[in-house]
Amino acid sequence: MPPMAPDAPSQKPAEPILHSFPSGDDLSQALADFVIKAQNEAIDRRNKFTLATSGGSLPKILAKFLVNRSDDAVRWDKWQIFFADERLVPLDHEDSNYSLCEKEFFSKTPLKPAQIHKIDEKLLDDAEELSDEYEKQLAEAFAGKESVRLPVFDLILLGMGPDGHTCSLFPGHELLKERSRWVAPIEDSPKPPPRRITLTLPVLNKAHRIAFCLTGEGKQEMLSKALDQPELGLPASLVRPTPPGDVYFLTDDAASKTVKYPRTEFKL
Ligand SMILES: O=C(O)[C@H](O)[C@@H](O)[C@H](O)[C@H](O)COP(=O)(O)O
Repeated sequence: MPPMAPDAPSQKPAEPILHSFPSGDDLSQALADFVIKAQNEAIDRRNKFTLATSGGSLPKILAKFLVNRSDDAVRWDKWQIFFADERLVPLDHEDSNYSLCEKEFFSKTPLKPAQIHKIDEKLLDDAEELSDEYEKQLAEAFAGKESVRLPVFDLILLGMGPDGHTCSLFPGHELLKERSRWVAPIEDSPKPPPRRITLTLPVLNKAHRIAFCLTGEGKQEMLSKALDQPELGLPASLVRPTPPGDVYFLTDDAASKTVKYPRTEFKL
């Protein structure tokens, strides 16, 4: 399956930009600088910063050099945080991405609860209803679905699983074809737990900026496939925003070792 066609057929999807770093700490430092740059561009655009984050190893990588800084580069009061995907479990459950992010990231910042857009726990038994409710939260934050064709996130931070999944979009899954819903349920996730919601490709590919963050040898094979063989149509290969949106892969050298795709020197 070729990468998802961009909104405007004439526009070629953005080619990924690969930055590889010697260590996980170097990646974390660069990610902090990358997020602050995206934040500042967003504040210049509309005086707020809308970010969607994933779970997994990302929150720890994200927090390391973003919290407890000696400068005031992070304008926390401008942040509105959503989840690129979330498991349909209570928010205090160990499988909850909110719970993970709260432990690794949010609890170390002055972010207020109202700035962190959580799923509605009262709807856990109804994945469809819960997806629609989360979509309503997006619509409110992005000035209403009737007037907005798609929410345009300032930054979406994604991980990539060993099978090439990202968010809760899995290889060969029907959800990869979803073109109208902004948020969709999945009840057969190959990665436990099975019940989740996820942002869909149209929303991902509308973002101003997307960054995949991945580390370790365990990602080597899949990262090579995602970047060197986009024709395989892995979910991570289908995240190709419509320009002027752009997509970055921030990795450590352990993960990018066998990738043929050209590296770009990290310069902000
Ligand atoms: O809810 C989830 O499971 C995550 O959002 C998921 O998409 C994650 O980003 C990948 O599985 C990579 O996870 P690691 O970064 O831990 O390898």
